[in-house]
Amino acid sequence: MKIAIGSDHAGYELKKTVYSWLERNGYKVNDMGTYSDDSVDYPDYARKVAEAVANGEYDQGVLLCGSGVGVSIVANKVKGIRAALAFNPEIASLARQHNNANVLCFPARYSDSETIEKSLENWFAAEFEGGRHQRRVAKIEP
Ligand SMILES: O=C(CO)[C@H](O)[C@H](O)[C@H](O)COP(=O)(O)O
Repeated sequence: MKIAIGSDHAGYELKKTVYSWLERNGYKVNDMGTYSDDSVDYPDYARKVAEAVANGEYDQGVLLCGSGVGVSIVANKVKGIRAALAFNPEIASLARQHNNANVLCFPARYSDSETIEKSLENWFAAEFEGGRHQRRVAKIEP
């Protein structure tokens, strides 16, 4: 499975945790930036990752910024993207089970490596439950 990841400066350090967890677990990862903790604008990176997932180049995306809110807002403006803010591992499971999220967003300034790794594990292990959730997901984008 091919995964695109991205962050702003606030998410840069924990993006390394995301990258190495994905590699260790057999995913093909493309880090679309940013590549240092110099101040940048989160929309530039969130849009790049979201568009790469929406156009089918990548199967899923992972984004980080300070609160996770900025990247979530941007990613959800891209047609076909269902981005979820995973502020704990349980929410990461639900993001797959109920929402079939294709981009997971992390609040880097309010999270840690352990939480992020467990969240990734849950998101990839969970399955979309379909049924009533399929009906609701279908209503997100007519
Ligand atoms: O977009 C955000 C808030 O929704 C992110 O948390 C950014 O990382 C944050 O705004 C960056 O803040 P900074 O003061 O420029 O480091």
